[in-house]
Amino acid sequence: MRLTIDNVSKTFGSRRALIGIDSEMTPGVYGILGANGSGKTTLMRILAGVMKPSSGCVRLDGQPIDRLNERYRERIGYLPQHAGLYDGFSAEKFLSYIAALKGLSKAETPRKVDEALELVGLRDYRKQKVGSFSGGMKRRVGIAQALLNDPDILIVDEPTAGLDPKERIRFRNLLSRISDDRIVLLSTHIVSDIELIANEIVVLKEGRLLAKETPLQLLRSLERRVWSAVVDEPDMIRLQSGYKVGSIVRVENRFRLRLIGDSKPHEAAVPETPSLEDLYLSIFDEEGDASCGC
Ligand SMILES: Nc1ncnc2c1ncn2[C@@H]1O[C@H](COP(=O)(O)OP(=O)(O)OP(=O)(O)O)[C@@H](O)[C@H]1O
Repeated sequence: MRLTIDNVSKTFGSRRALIGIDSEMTPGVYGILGANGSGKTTLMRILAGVMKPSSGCVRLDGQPIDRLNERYRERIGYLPQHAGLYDGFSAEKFLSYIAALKGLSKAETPRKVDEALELVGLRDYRKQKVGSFSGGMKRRVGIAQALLNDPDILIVDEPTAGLDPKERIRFRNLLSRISDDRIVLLSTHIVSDIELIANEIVVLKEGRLLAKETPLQLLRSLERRVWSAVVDEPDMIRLQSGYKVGSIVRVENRFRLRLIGDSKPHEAAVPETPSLEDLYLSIFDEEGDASCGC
């Protein structure tokens, strides 16, 4: 199975949300990483077939998805950013309702609902009302509905927004577990959501695709460029204006800085092993949200 994005652009009036995106995906987990407004949702919606590109084409195994139409949609599971759930329904009833909307037969629905609940670890809670669930459990119900038709391609848009760290880890593991033989696309602006599970990371910035590489390959671009240094206040201020500074920790009356620079930024600086947080900082520092959700 091969999903091909061929020179896809999308404009809203004069705003260019996506600019000439080219990419190819085979089964695995793909993390779509970008700051707010970088085009993640637009790309996800185009790949889910609910929005058309202004130009360019998406193909599944060589066939344009708008020509495949219903045959494509049958192979997609999509969890939008703001998925609506029916709080008054039990998990089981809600999923049965979605199964009917997706056209699953009455005969197969109970088994499919049961399998989906089992996969997301909610079988024991199937009779409970969705409204009583935690944020993480609700997100898992969202994944369960996207999995009902056993999709080959699963698209989840910012699924961890608003979840606490424990729920985020659980959710991450769930996505990793269900990725066998599927293309799983997960958008986020939180590096830790994807660094452990993504086979490849697709970096979007201002509508352009900056990179599509394995986490290791991405980190290689930062080798010998990440430093830490314990400095006094005047040096801290100087370094902050000349370098991309990730973290500042007070150490008695001095400061430990983690920063990015092509050459040694300070006589006290020592090299550090790069992390994807550093990569995010190096790409998106102007948005100032490199550490969001940590
Ligand atoms: N329906 C729309 N009409 C007009 N502009 C839009 C529309 N949808 C998206 N945009 C614009 O396109 C750009 C990309 O938006 P998009 O929602 O795809 O980004 P994003 O990376 O998903 O951001 P976020 O993380 O905030 O959801 C933004 O500048 C946004 O304002």
